Amino acid sequence: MGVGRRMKKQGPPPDLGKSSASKRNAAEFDESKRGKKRKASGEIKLQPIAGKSSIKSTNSGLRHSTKGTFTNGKPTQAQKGRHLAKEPIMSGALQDVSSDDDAADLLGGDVIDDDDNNDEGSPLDIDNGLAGSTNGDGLFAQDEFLESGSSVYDSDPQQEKGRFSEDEDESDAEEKLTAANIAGLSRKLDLEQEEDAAEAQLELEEAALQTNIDGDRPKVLDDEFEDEGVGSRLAPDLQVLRSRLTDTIRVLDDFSKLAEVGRSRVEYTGQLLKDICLYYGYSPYLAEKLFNLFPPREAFAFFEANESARPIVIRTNTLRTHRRELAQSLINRGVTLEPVGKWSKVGLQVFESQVPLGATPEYLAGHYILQAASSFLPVMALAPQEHERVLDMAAAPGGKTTHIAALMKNTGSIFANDSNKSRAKGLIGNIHRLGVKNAIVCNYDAKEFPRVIGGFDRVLLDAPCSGTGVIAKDPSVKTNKTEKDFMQLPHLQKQLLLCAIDSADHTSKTGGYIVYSTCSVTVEENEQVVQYALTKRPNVKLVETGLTFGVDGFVSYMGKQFDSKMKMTKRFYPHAYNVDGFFVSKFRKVAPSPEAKARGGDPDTASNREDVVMVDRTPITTEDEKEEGAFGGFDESEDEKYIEKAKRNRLRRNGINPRAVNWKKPTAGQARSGGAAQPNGVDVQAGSRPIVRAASTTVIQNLT
Ligand SMILES: C[S@@+](CC[C@H](N)C(=O)[O-])C[C@H]1O[C@@H](n2cnc3c(N)ncnc32)[C@H](O)[C@@H]1O
Repeated sequence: MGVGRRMKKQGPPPDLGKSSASKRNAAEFDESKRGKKRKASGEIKLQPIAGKSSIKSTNSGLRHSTKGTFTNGKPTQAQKGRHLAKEPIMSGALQDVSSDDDAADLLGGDVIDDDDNNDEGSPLDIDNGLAGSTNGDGLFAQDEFLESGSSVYDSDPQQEKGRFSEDEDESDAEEKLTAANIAGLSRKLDLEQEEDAAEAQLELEEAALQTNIDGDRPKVLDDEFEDEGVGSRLAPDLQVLRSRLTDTIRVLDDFSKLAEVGRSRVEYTGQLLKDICLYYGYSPYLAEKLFNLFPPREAFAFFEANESARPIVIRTNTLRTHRRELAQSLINRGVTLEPVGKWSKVGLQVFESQVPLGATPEYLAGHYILQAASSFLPVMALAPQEHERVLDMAAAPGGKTTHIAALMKNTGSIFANDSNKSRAKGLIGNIHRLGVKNAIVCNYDAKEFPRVIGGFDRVLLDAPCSGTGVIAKDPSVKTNKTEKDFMQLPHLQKQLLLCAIDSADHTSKTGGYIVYSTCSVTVEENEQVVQYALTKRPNVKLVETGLTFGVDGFVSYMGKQFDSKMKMTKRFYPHAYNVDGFFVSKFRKVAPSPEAKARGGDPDTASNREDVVMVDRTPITTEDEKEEGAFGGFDESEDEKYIEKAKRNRLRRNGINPRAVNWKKPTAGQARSGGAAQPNGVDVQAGSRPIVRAASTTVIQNLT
């Protein structure tokens, strides 16, 4: 299972009719070229000599894995046909099958994951930017990687073009598949074949296990069964348990026909939930919460998908290189990879690697970042434009910040904030490694925005969450999330989302957008948070995310009705797209935020948001306008307020929120001479922590 999911494409499932047709065409096309390719590529022939399939039990459930070994020899006709019918992948290596457990090796000991995580300081988010040894400017000469002479791409330029899109160099499309590529291709396809065989075998065994079927109606609620495992201290028989799981789902799928007489749906569902807890190792609370998101069969697929790792993906850093060049360099180092899917121009899915991906020269030079494919989505939805001002409210370790910077081509500015100081240091590491020059790193509780600074063209809130979308990565979520978490986290998320909205500039000529995302699939952390924001901030509306795949957000859920536009929000599931579970929503701010009702008795804001002050939306006047306003003589007391206003305007023009400034009380002399309060030195205060305003492009607050 692990190998299979790692091999599977990420993104929208292909249209079956179309894809099989196109595969056939590709096969026919390739068949005519095959002899030629062989000659050109040095005639490496590969054949699996043994295909092993095994079914093993683990604490968390059954998994099956496939393994294949290869030797030189002629492929059989059947193998040929199969190989040719599949898309090629790129490889520079022939090595043993990677399994889920190989991920750490692949990443190079330090498991690097710039992805989202729930808990601060979680060991899962430790892409702390090995600011390792680059060659001076951090870039390696491309020649260094191109000279090997092992060209790597399919000789079919059309196919190549389709797979490497706009950001690619056209001339490279001429390159041929190498012997190494054929080897990688062969291995991939054999693995898939073996996986299919193992799956078929598993199904057969499951069918054979269904001995408890009485006629057409499985006896899943047998008393004997009920006592087994759940109540008893004996280790459950996982095969029997799995068999009962599938039987119960069958019954729930076709209840009137398959349910035992006198048994209710509730009884079957209760049994199924118990079995899910036992088989996959979830707490009853979380199992039920996740189960309720789907019809029973789909829930089963979701729980199954959480048992296998998602593919390893790297994002090309287009500030430093192009995807094609990066692919070529890595292939030359023995990495087998292919583009992540048509939906991304920068992602590469890695199948296997002879080198640790977190320590290659290309990694250290910032040519790529290890990043889950689903983490691309919020940034794609945000769609930052060049020269804009962007706020990334919860930014560490910086996977999305650096992606934003790349899309903005290092222009404009990004305020990359995270409340966790040590994670913010990792963020700085990544910013440096990837050559980001337009980011300002800060270390505030994001609830302090927009008091710290506001008026952004776009705001990303990739919120801290429970991580129910990344259980495959962090199985501890199965048991360590409690009801309390699902009250506290949404509460925080709601507060942060209001602050995100208040930090956006509705008058922005290019933007005024806010993206809210989580790596969780629960409704409490997603649709309910969005609904709350829509209610509290009538000055925003939901807009399309622009993402080409994803399941629509819930418009109603367990008796709750949400805004009809909620379907514009998008959900991503591991079982549907082979990506981490994710939620992405996009708002457009259409009017100024209402005055803060901080002390107005709102139960969700009264105690916690009284420190949030709305952005001062007083129009920023020009110098000329100020001059005009100066006509008509001076009245000391009246002028003071204009002078103060002018000073506030000046601060705002410099990107500083005047409300966050510590004003010195004017001395009596200053007051008499029309002088007003002055900002307290160069520091801008937010709470008690200063922002250091440095001359360099990256400004670091309080992080040493
Ligand atoms: C999902 S992770 C962000 C991942 C990041 N966007 C990326 O792509 O690399 C959530 C982050 O929120 C931060 N966080 C939690 N509470 C916060 C708060 N009140 N203010 C700001 N950041 C917070 C955590 O430290 C964590 O780094």
